[in-house]
Amino acid sequence: MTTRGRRRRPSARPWLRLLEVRSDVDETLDDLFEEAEPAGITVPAGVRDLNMSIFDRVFLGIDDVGASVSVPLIYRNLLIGGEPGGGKSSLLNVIVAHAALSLDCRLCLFDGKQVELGQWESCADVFVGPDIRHAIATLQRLQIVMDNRYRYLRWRLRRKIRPNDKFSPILIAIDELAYYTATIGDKKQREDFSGLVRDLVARGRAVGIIVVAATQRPSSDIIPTSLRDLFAYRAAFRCTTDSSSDIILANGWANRGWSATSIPPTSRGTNLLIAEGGVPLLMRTAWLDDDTCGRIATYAAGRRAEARELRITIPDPNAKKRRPLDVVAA
Ligand SMILES: Nc1ncnc2c1ncn2[C@@H]1O[C@H](COP(=O)(O)OP(=O)(O)OP(=O)(O)O)[C@@H](O)[C@H]1O
Repeated sequence: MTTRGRRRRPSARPWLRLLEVRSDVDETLDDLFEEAEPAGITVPAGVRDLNMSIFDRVFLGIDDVGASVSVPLIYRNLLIGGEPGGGKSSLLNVIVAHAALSLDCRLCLFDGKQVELGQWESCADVFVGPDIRHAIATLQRLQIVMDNRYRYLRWRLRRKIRPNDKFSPILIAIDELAYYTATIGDKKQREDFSGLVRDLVARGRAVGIIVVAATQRPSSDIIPTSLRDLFAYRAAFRCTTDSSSDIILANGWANRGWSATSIPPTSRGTNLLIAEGGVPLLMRTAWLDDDTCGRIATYAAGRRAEARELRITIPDPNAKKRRPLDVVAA
């Protein structure tokens, strides 16, 4: 699975080519991942095996020639924007599913609506709903975790986290950034939230803190350029104006023919993704329906509980040498 980062001129109706759907589903997982109904064409989520890792490439969907699109998420952040109903949460869910099945990754979920990511609550260390104080307190704890991890790396003369490290990567998924940065709470709380997110996005990568944030309000007050540019990956779902599209992708892409306004309203799940290649890639995200999400979440939560039990019951011979550096518990 590779991301096609090659330069491609947008054709008149490239999304039509998404009709060629390719499945990357492992046969043994047919009962976990199945094709689902909604907007006509769906792409099943792909899973390589049961022992996934957050250090693996994350399968996101297919591109306009039907080739699978996957990206490494570790050491990166992803910004997702677009009008309501475009499919932002579906992309977020595909990513959270991969992270939930990766026992080497911890989850912190922020969801003002509570139902977009709610099914993953049992897999998460923290689930934050419509509560700005809980949201800020969680981000403050993550900031402490981040600082402790840097102190540890400095102590070990290292620059970044690696697979099977002393501490696990943490995926922070935020569904509707604007809800916390512009809607609930007072001005100070909203500013605190924005400042903390900015810091985690700016400094968290090397210590395995991955921020994936979605917003249906791609405007410069919600996503100032200085914040947008911290996100290495950006996905623009259908937007109503070229400037909204540019706010997500970066200034100038609309003039060069890459505007998310050209995605038809009916083509849900389709987006322009800027990832490794650095140029927009037209793609359709994989789709996980509610039942499938629920079953994956139950399965992942069970595996996580087993792993926790193993960690608790098997005495660690190196336990004394360890420094209790970070804990992110609910
Ligand atoms: N990848 C996809 N394949 C097929 N249909 C999809 C896909 N993604 C989304 N849809 C359809 O679009 C609907 C809305 O998707 P979703 O909730 O992800 O949008 P959203 O952008 O997050 O909306 P909001 O901003 O209101 O939360 C889904 O219920 C589904 O019917």
